[in-house]
Amino acid sequence: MSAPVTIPGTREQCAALDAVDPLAPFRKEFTLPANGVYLDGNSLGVLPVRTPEVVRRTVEEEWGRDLITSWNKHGWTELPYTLGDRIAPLVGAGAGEVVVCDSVSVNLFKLLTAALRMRPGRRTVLGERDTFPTDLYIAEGVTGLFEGGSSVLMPSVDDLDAYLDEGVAAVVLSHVDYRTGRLLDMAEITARVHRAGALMIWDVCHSVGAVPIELTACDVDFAVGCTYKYLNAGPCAPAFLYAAPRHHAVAEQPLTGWFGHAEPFAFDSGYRPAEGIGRFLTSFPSLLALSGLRATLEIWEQVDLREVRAKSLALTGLFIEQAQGLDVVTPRRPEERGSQVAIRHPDGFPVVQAMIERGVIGDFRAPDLIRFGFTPLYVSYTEVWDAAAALREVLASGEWRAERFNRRGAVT
Ligand SMILES: Cc1ncc(COP(=O)(O)O)c(C=O)c1O
Ligand SMILES: Nc1c(O)cccc1C(=O)C[C@H](N)C(=O)O
Repeated sequence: MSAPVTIPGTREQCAALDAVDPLAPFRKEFTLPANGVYLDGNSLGVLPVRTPEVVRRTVEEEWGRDLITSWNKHGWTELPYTLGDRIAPLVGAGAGEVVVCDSVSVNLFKLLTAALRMRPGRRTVLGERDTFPTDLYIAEGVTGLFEGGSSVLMPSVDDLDAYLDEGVAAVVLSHVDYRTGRLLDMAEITARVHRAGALMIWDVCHSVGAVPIELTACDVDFAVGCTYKYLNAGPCAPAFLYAAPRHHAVAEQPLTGWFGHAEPFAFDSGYRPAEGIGRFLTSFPSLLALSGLRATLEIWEQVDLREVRAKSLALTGLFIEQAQGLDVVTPRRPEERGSQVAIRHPDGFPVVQAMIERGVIGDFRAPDLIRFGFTPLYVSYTEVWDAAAALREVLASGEWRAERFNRRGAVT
């Protein structure tokens, strides 16, 4: 059950909530736009103030000065594990259950292949048709490698029971949907998938750092997540993966690179997987990118995720209230939504551009969704109030119809 949430009804009430917000002190930890409000932390998190100095130390003092001795002297060798252990509390996992490496897509490739190998009599991977496409593309790629393999797309997770037959080896779902912001019941769905004899893989990209996650308590088999959204580790920062300890000895991932070997520096000719979570590594992740993650995790160690969740629900609730009359596709029930609000509008793209010109940065997802992400560590109630007012004004004035708002770049 979620804690009761107070939704402010006036700008004054927003200011009063900001004044007593237990997360307000974190705002100074982040580099925020001077004139505007950033509501896109669900796509790319902002720069923590401390990150440039941490990265500078890695570059100048570790790489530049201590050179190759840094592998031991500065614990480089251990970073995929130590950083994984620091992410673990954010996803309800224990030490030695999370490792930082590669991208979400690559990690999903490794885990899905391992899952299919663990269910030899079954050859189907199930996913939602409208989930973040890379997950579906990877499922297609992996199942294509197995004789009789197929990736099956359900119209929606609501159809799960109809699709969960004895051919299903694994189900891949996003904990929070990247478009609608719908939050799924991880415990209930995982249990249902297990009852059907399949393995459950969660993509927590849009929930980690925004919603408390309980991978162990929910009995999840595997999970993948990214660090550059709510965690603020930096553009294209390394991803992480979780594997339940019961699978460590049996899961065989296919990208058997030297860092997944039991003894990488024995330089054996044959592959022997490491015991434990280490077997999911392939190569060593970019050291410079790891230092961005190292920096931001120092902040996360001070954060109470229950406070994050309570404020997130209040911010999204406030925005939904203030967007009355618009086609909000995000669930209104608090227990069913993550930390973003999406609004369907046929001219969503120029509307988002007009908002950006006013200093409110959200984004657009084809074909017709306007998306705003609410990151409780650095977004205030007053900013959300003002952003909703700006949206109403942009729509009422029709200013988005100006020709300049229709020029598209490669990334929207
Ligand atoms: C739900 C989800 N899964 C996967 C990805 C892609 O991850 P990567 O680029 O690390 O492969 C993203 C975002 O980019 C995402 O939102
Ligand atoms: N990872 C991204 C990238 O490398 C380029 C552009 C966008 C992204 C994103 O993360 C998009 C994001 N997953 C989304 O929810 O739309």
